[in-house]
Amino acid sequence: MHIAVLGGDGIGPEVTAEAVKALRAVAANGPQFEMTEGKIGDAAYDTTGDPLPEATVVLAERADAVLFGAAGTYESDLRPPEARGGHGLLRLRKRLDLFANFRPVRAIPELAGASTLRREVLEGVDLVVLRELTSDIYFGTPRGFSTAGGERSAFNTMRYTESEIRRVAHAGFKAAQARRGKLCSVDKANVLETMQLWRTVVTEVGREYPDVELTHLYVDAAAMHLIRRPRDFDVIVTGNIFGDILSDAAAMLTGSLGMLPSASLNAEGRGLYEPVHGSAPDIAGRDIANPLASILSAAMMLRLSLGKPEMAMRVETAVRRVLAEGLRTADIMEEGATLVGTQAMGDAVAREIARLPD
Ligand SMILES: NC(=O)C1=CN([C@@H]2O[C@H](COP(=O)(O)OP(=O)(O)OC[C@H]3O[C@@H](n4cnc5c(N)ncnc54)[C@H](O)[C@@H]3O)[C@@H](O)[C@H]2O)C=CC1
Ligand SMILES: CC(C)CC(=O)C(=O)O
Ligand SMILES: [Mg+2]
Repeated sequence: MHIAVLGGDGIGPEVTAEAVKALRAVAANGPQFEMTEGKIGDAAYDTTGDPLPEATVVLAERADAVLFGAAGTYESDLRPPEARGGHGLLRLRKRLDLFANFRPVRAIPELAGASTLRREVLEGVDLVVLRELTSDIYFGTPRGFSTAGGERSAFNTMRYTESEIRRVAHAGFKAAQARRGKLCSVDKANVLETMQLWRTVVTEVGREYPDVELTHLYVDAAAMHLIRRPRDFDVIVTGNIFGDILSDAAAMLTGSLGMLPSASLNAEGRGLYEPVHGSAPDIAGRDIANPLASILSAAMMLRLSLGKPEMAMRVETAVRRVLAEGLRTADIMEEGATLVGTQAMGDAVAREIARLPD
């Protein structure tokens, strides 16, 4: 089986290297995964003049799955799209049609002390944010800058087609059926026509899933409820920009943005796996980033794209054991725990994987 490894920028390559370590450890007693590195982001732009070289697209298309780190830096973020590292990732998502981005959020009991939220709010939190990933205001046209009227203005377009909403809604209802049967659709239908269509189509699709309880929330209230009563959520389905924002907020239910993995899937179930966080330039190159989101993304890849659920379970169990031992990177550090760096955390997870039976 062939995995395309795209580390990207900042802490992307650092955390991805630890996920690769976990993949090697979990396959130690059988055939190893074939892994090929490719370029994306600023790292690609600086050497090839393109944040998403065609060779990377070909590599990703041919692989059985893609393991991705992060793309973009503060320096490139304000450039035009064609010179912006993060735009390479947006284009890759579009090229592979990865419209369904699953971001599971599970409160890990071992980490209860690392969150700023109260233990009783966090206990038992187990939800999934399903974010539509290939449309919305991030992709709509027209977009750009203007000097019409004698002053600078800028504009983006929030646009959804019925079929784009329909397919992610189906993914949401199916995910809810496989879990606790509750789907909460998050929109801003009180202000935006795009979101009125969103609510209408999700409601229509819901008639095909009478076994799923469908509710709707406006995104501003959803942000509040997510923090106040996170246990009540099962699957949340929402658009690209709202999902982007809500999932970073939801990450704090686990204790840190460095804990949240994700899977981005297309209609054929092909996937790209990446931590929810970005390239974290503030901590890059210092061996202090938390690699667990990337390692847990590799576990999602084993389960969803490589057909290896037992290997996925071993990786996840190893992560739990390392946390139970008291090892912590700086972002999840708490009193009485042992502070470790990125590589030491990855080594510890690989060691635990090796100790677990195949
Ligand atoms: N998927 C992607 O490739 C994404 C790329 N970006 C890009 O990343 C760059 C930084 O963006 P920010 O808004 O600062 O978001 P960020 O997610 O990179 O960082 C936000 C905060 O969380 C911390 N953090 C993130 N991941 C961590 C980890 N694994 N361990 C410990 N701490 C961690 C960072 O140190 C920072 O304080 C920008 O250029 C942005 O465009 C941002 C989000 C996602
Ligand atoms: C380039 C950004 C849209 C990436 C991001 O923030 C994300 O995917 O969560
Ligand atoms: Mg984001």
